[in-house]
Amino acid sequence: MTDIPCSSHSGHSDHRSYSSSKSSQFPPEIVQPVIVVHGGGAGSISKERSERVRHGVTKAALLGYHILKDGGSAVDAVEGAVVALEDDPEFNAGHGSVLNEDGQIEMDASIMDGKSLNSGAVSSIKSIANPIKVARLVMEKTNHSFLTDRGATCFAKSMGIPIIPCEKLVTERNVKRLKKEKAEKSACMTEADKNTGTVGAVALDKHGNLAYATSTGGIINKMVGRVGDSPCVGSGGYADNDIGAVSTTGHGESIIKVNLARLAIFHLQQGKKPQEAADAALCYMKTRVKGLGGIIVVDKSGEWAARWTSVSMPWASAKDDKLQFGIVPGMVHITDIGKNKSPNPCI
Ligand SMILES: COC(=O)C[C@H](N)C(=O)O
Repeated sequence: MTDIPCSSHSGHSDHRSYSSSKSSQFPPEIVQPVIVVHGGGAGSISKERSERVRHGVTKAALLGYHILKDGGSAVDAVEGAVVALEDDPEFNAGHGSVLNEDGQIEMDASIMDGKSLNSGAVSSIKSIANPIKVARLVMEKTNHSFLTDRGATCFAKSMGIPIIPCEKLVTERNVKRLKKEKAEKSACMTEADKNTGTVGAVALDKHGNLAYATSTGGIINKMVGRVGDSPCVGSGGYADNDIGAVSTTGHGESIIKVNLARLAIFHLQQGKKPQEAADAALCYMKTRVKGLGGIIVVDKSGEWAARWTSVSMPWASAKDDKLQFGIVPGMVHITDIGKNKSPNPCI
């Protein structure tokens, strides 16, 4: 691997207590669960929309956190959080996915279990409300790790996943956005404005297991059949109990070039803290291929970070009964989760 030009940390791990060499076969008895979610690297988000986005990411983080607190696995938690975000039309995944050049929705998703390194992915899938559920089924019920298009849909159907009319996932906002994008021929929309709202989650469960899930409608006005980074393990995410878990967002073609998630994991493995690892990976993508994006990461000790080079990236985390969220640099809101088990943040 080449040197990272912007890296400011030498990467030695001896001073960090969580860098012990315990393998995944000997996870700690009980660890404090952690979940971090993102709602996609994006351009500027209006005040009115930020309220809805805040609600969406905090609700998803709380939902995932309660799964973990109740003894659910990291895979259960990231799937649950991503399903909530796919169901929320504010985000570019599931209901609310952006439209391709033909005005159709084609979605990509992937999930990974850090204990076994098993993963599952789907690409160019249509007529399914929750692609992440199909990705998990690919991981757990097939001998494969990636199904696409018609095969993925047939498999989903065979697993009892409802097939719905494609139009059900299309929102008026996305019809307007495609029209605008086509009319202006990209003149007014920056890359960051076009790539918005992909969703993802990373989690550490009570037994020290890590997982990630990422789901997206891709980029507006994309070619029919275009597959981005989100379903590609190593680009859209990665999870390894011995190191950490990462979910990414941003310009897919750039993310694929640098294998952004695996690059962040590499830095963690070399002893960097989550924030340093995320920054080093994002910095490399920015300087090497001029790509912008965002990363959420949790390491095996439960230390986490949410970092981005796009203008904004809605994120939320839950750990030690504290809920945190932010959208733009410097903005961090912290509240107590308390004893109320309802996944409604009401903050
Ligand atoms: C924020 O937008 C995205 O993350 C888009 C996604 N990475 C893709 O290229 O498909």
